[in-house]
Amino acid sequence: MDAPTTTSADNGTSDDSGGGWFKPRRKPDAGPQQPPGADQGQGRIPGPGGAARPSRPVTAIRPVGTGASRPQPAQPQPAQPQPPQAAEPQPRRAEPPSEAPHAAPPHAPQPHTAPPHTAQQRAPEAQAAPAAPPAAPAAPAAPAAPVSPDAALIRRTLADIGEDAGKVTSYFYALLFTRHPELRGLFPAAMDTQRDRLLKALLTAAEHIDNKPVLTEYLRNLGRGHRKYGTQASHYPAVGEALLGALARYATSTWDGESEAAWIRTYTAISQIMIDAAAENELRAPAWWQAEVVSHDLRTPDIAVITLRPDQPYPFLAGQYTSLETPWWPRIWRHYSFAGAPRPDGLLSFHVKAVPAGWVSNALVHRARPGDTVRLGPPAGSMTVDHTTDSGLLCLGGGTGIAPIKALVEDVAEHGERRPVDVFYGARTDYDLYDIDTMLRLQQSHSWLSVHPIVDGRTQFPDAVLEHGPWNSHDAYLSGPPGMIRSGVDALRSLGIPGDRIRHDSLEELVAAGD
Ligand SMILES: NC(=O)C1=CN([C@@H]2O[C@H](COP(=O)(O)OP(=O)(O)OC[C@H]3O[C@@H](n4cnc5c(N)ncnc54)[C@H](O)[C@@H]3O)[C@@H](O)[C@H]2O)C=CC1
Repeated sequence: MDAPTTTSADNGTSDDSGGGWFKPRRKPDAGPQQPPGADQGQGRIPGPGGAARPSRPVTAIRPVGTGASRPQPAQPQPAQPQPPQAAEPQPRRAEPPSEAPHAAPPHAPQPHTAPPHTAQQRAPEAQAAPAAPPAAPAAPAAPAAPVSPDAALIRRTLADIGEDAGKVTSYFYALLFTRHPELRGLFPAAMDTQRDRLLKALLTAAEHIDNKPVLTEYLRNLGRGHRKYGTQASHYPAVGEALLGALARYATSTWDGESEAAWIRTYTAISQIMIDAAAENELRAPAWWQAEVVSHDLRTPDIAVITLRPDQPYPFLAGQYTSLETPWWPRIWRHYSFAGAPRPDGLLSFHVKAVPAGWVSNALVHRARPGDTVRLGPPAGSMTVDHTTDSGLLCLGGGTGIAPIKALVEDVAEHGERRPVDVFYGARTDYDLYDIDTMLRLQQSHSWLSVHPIVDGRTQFPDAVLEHGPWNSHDAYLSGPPGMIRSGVDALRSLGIPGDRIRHDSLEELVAAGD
């Protein structure tokens, strides 16, 4: 989820009976038409018997949204200015899993379906990144794994909500903003695209609560990434209240005390991981970086290579990406990959393509000029080079997806390694190979590098890789449109390259980036 959420922890006052911050209501909510308003139940801090053992003080929360006599909640008001209606289709690729009003985390997964991350090809999160890049959730739990009682109850609730997911989302935000109007400012002015990201991420995390290793890393990344929105630990109880209120109102067939207790325990555990990760990260990295545009190179009418100078050191790894907010669309963040390995002068480059109705991308391509200032979130992503092996690298970059591939090449060059690197650079026309000169210069400088420009035509990218090879001893990296990644993965798997040697950014991110 990319929207600001909240936080939690035990203040030491709780008893053993509860499961989290919430004290279960006496009975389930009534009908879905009841508006939120007055509190129900008393907020409590989790006791020693709770699922989570919060390590920091937390504000007590109270489940809301279940009282039949409450006034109708005010719907979140889209603030001004109103951005274009269409969502941003193609920022960097991802963000998130993304990029529409990006209040949802880059990796906002789809609830009720797949686990937080479908791209099983991701490598473990890079350990060396000082700023703790948000990792994409990796492989899901084994299908045959036993389901815990809480997970079973969570899934029962989700199944009960079923088709009402949209209503749950609306009601969740109505509750949140009605009861906590001070949180509205943390979200983008226009909530149309963004509004379900926070809830989706929460529901998906809850659904996969049994998959602890993957979920923990996912949530830690979310917690760190939420710092740039201004999320505080004290916000989490408010989100928890709204979550329970919305679930109780729409899971009418199954909601009971057991369900509520399970959700309280689960949300407590989820939020505690996020809070702790944010607190740890706060000790060593800023919540965001200011960065000045120092050059703006319009390579085609809609593609710009933009170079930024961050106001303080920005540690990252080649192959990672960041989130970026412009001054023209506050609180709307988009993901872009670093288009080069870290450089001694600390400058950061990005390739941005302006897409129709893309708020951030159009601002960056057509409005940004040297001297303008943007904000950057922390680095994220694990599509990084494994320098512990000398395997060859097979890299597929489609369109502006060539940006992180160029970074990977520079990374290999800087390590002085002589491992073979093959880059397939796909584009729709010759004209769209906007960075081919750079790639060919790199090829001239490095004998181990082969660059294969592939223009759509006789051979379709990424199938062109099948005409070369063999690749079965290579590590593969893919970057580009989601459809290209999917077909590229299929092609590489058909060649016998195992999934754990195929790396790409989360498809959820890529899809969200196209919102
Ligand atoms: N700017 C950045 O830093 C990054 C951008 N991206 C993503 O890369 C994409 C780049 O978009 P464009 O430059 O407009 O690329 P594009 O749409 O022009 O496509 C680039 C290449 O991929 C192929 N391709 C596109 N869709 C395909 C599909 N469904 N199946 C097989 N091949 C397909 C095309 O034929 C072409 O050869 C965006 O989705 C962007 O979000 C990814 C990583 C970094």
